[in-house]
Amino acid sequence: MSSVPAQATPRRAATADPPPLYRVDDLEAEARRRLDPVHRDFFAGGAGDERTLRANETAFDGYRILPRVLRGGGERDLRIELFGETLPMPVLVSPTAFHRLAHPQGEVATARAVGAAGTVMVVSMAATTPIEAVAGAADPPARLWFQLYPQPDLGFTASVIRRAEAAGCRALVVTVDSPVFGRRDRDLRNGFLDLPPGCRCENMRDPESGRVRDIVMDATLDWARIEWLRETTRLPIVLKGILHPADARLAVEHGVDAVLVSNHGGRQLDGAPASVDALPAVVAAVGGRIPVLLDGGIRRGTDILAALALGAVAVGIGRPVVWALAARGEPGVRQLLDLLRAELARAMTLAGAVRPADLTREMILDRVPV
Ligand SMILES: Cc1cc2nc3c(=O)[nH]c(=O)nc-3n(C[C@H](O)[C@H](O)[C@H](O)COP(=O)(O)O)c2cc1C
Ligand SMILES: CC(C)CC(=O)C(=O)O
Repeated sequence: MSSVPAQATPRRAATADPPPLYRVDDLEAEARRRLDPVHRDFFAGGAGDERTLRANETAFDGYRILPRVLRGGGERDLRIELFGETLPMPVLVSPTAFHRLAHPQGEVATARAVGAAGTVMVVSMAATTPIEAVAGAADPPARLWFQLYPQPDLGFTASVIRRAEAAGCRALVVTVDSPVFGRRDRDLRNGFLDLPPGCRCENMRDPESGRVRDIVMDATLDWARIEWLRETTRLPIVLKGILHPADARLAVEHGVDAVLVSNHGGRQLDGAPASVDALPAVVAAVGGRIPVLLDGGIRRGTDILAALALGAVAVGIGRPVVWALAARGEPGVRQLLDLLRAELARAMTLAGAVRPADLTREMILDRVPV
């Protein structure tokens, strides 16, 4: 039970602790003040006119939560099961490139915060810290999944997968929405081309030459390659970037273990639907055969609640993690995950749900005029 005023935050004594965090969006404002404007634009930006980028967040305005009352239930239980493991909450860290542009400790800081929260960090293939160092960074260790852009060089792709497996990654997240790099006007205008000296995509280091390869976006990628991946690893495979229900069905047919409904945070095909708008049809197509995840525009506990009620098993967060990292380093990412957990628990309590499984489709009114 919580006693009123449940929201009061004690006045702060002078301390080294980071200032309290009231809302996820505050981190963005704080990060913007600290970041090099070119890097800020890289993190914030999307493709084309950024229609999809904007839609990811505003789409949540079109859904309303129809609460149930008098259901009791006491303490909320946010745990979910995914690939045979219990996660403490249905929130994952989606893969984002170049954490060392946000903070000197980069992916190490992120992994430590995720380890403390007990949830999953999906490490980007474009991480600026080698996967082995990310895996060794956190105590307790973070649950890591590895994000892969399948490379046309199959031998190299297999070697990256072996590294991820050896480092203890527990799933492979294969990004399928990037047959070519999205055209991002902000980066073009800023001439953002190269990482600063000493900052590299360490997971792209060639095991033979020691050279760091460029990431190739491969327009020849097709379902045969997914079959090849299925034969190449025993890790669960998550396809990231599914929006069309027909592709969700094909994913199931190809033995994929989960789909992640995503438009890459609006950075690939501008004009694609907001992730949450694409979710219900994907959930219907999958029909419970594999878990459906979602990322894009999650900024509030109520956004998580809506996505779960619409059928997602868990959600991913991208930019908020980068903002938290840039603004406050590891403590910032911890605060972000704590805040989202608390917001979700409160929203579930107000909506009459004890656990994620209690969130059902009838609790969402959609096509609300905004
Ligand atoms: C700066 C940035 C870098 C990203 N890097 C990757 C990446 O390396 N691989 C990938 O699959 N997705 C990448 N994404 C997409 C995210 O995984 C995720 O789909 C998206 O950020 C979710 O939307 P949100 O930022 O609104 O939470 C990136 C997104 C951003 C903003
Ligand atoms: C630099 C890219 C490889 C990372 C990415 O996927 C992105 O920026 O959206």
